[in-house]
Amino acid sequence: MVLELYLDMLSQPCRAVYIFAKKNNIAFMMKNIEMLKGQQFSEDFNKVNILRKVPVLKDGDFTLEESTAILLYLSRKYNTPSHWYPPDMKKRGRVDEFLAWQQSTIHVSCSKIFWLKVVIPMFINQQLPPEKLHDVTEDLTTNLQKLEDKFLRDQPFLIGTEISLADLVAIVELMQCMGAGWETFEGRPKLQEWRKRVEVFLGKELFAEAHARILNNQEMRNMTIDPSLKVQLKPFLLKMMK
Ligand SMILES: N[C@@H](CCC(=O)N[C@@H](CS)C(=O)NCC(=O)O)C(=O)O
Repeated sequence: MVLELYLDMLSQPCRAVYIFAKKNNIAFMMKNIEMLKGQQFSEDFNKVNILRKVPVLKDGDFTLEESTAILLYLSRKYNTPSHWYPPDMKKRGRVDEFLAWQQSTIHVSCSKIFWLKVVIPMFINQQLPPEKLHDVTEDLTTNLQKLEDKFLRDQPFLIGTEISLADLVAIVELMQCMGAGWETFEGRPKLQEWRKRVEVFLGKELFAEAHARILNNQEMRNMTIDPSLKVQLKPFLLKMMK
């Protein structure tokens, strides 16, 4: 039975899973879940994942959520090249450290900036308090600095000389901020060089394909949002704006 991946390419964890599967020639059936159409709330998707989040992997009767768990599952099941998740205990420890760290730092900052600058204006016709955006961009700047100082340092990749899951998970996050019009790499030459190395390794074509929707989001911004979805999400979005 072919592996199924439930993904929305607007989501950074989904892109990490997509790129990893493609780069490693893992055969899968793509199940598109369009969050902006509210498809994560559908009855069908609820049967797959009661958490109503993407990405989700379905391997026969086994269902797995959380992108980092999915990436690790795929790396083990398909015995992907060891640089992704090195067997050396200390290097592996570093990858684990990064995967844990990013969830509460860059993932949060990059998601917030995208929601505030792109998604919320599509749903709510209300001015964003400038101090809110200021706080989020301040956190983002702090987290980018930590990413450089603690993980990248003067190395080619986040945990050393070879690319790992840490780099993949990081790059899709930073591209999310670019999708929100935030010049993530400006004034950060080290990070800029790292981005080029990661992009070249992953393959420029695959990288561009995976990021096409997030970077060329004019079509998305012009989308008509279902009025009932607007009503459903309004309380959550107003809370995010506070
Ligand atoms: N920690 C999870 C994050 C999953 C997540 O928050 N997914 C978002 C997209 S990035 C989602 O499905 N949102 C739909 C919603 O909240 O309604 C992972 O790494 O997979």
